[in-house]
Amino acid sequence: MDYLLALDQGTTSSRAIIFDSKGQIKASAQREITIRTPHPGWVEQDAQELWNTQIGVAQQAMAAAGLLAQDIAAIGLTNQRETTVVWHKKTGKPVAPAIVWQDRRTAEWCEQQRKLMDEHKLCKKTGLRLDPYFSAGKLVWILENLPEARSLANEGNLAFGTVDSWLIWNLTRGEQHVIDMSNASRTLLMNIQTQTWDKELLDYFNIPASILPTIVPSGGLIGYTADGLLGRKVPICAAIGDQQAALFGQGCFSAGLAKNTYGTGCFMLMNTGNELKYSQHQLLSTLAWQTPQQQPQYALEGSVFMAGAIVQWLRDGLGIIRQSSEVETLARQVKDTDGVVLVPAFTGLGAPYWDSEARAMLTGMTRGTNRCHIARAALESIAFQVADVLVAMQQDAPAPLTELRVDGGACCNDTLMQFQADLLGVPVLRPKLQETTALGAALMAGLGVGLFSCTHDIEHLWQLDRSFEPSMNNDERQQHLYQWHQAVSKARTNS
Ligand SMILES: Nc1ncnc2c1ncn2[C@@H]1O[C@H](COP(=O)(O)OP(=O)(O)O)[C@@H](O)[C@H]1O
Ligand SMILES: O=P(O)(O)OC[C@H](O)CO
Repeated sequence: MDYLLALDQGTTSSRAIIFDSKGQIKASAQREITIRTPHPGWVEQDAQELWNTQIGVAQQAMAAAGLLAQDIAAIGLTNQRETTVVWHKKTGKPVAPAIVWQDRRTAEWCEQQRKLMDEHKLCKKTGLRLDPYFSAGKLVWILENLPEARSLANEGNLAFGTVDSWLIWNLTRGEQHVIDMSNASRTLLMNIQTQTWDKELLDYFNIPASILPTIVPSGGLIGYTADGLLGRKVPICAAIGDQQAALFGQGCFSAGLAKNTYGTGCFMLMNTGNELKYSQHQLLSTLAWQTPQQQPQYALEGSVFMAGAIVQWLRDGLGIIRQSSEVETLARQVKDTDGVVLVPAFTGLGAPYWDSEARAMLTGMTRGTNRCHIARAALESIAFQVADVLVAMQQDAPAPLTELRVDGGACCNDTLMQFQADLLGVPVLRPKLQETTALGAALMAGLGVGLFSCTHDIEHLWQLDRSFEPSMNNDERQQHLYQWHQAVSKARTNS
């Protein structure tokens, strides 16, 4: 009865990981998710596939561990955020493709809204900004472009949710239509100070309140899995956005501690404790979590849209590698990029630029450029984006960041991690357990079900795998950053 099941629905894959009460992995299963880009700037997934793969891997992990539902103390759910799902309340079927957080179809709409509404007031209310990244625009797009969705909404038969809502609806067979606070804080519809839906914004965007899920704390009992899904009923005791879960899993429980996750995108979050802090440097304010033990905790966030996804593009788009790990083999064959810079604005640029119109660009190529230089430039582009975010974070932070804890699928790449430490000038600390997102959700569920009494019980679970120490001299660092910023300017003006 001492096991915790983490369900981690990411952009790249659905994963299920079973942890024991010491935070060690007992078993796991994973399935990659299909991504569709039917028009330039559009990014969609099939909501049904998100559910099918997620429940599939949960069952697979339990079978691999040789465990039954009664062995699982609780489920902790974590998910890609902002991705917008709408479904029919009666049939439980999605009525549109899931519009993924990377989708830019509402760029023009955001531009129009910027002229019509007070963006500063919107930022104060939500902690966010007018950008296609967030759920509100995606939901408005669905309601305005799919007549079936609007008429279902008018009849009271439409349900909206982020991926946590959709999975919980399915896990409880329609008993719970909820969203956790950390996910709700990414919709552009929740007032971050009161943690309630903002009526003024709902009216302004013409979103009927009847379609919205109930906002619940991230930790604590949310509901039970339906009979038969995993065997007998299992309590769901945590739901939290994946980046906030990683912050928790990295043990960043107090103000001033920060982590960076290298997944599909890259997300740096710094815990600001009870204080809702607004950035002066283009970062977002977000709700980190609320548990039965704690009042709402906040964080500052720098969101980068393309990180590991650039490596997927090398694999699936350019075809210069067959699997992700080969990017490092290629990059290591050259000592530098020989002047090649990739600006990965495939879906615009996120923090600190927030430029939906910027487009990706590969600059500085010569007749001698080969795939090794491109692979190296791809890895470096991840680190450059993170460096820009860290500068902003350092300016907003009450005290300088002296180290950065890292995790996510791409952090196993030593070449990337070393270049990152070199560029940042601070040590980059990689933990032994890199499934921090899933661990964060599992630990929060463990707190919810009483397996741990407070965060002190779990602090010691964080263990260092390797510290990457900065070794580049300042002149070289500045030269790299100069080249990068030159290329970013071109990508922005050429769009
Ligand atoms: N060795 C590697 N070097 C760089 N990137 C990698 C490597 N292995 C995996 N990745 C990238 O990591 C990403 C998956 O990370 P993950 O944390 O699972 O993402 P998500 O939570 O978004 O589903 C993919 O985009 C993949 O390209
Ligand atoms: O799928 P990931 O891990 O890159 O995370 C996606 C983020 O939650 C988007 O905000």
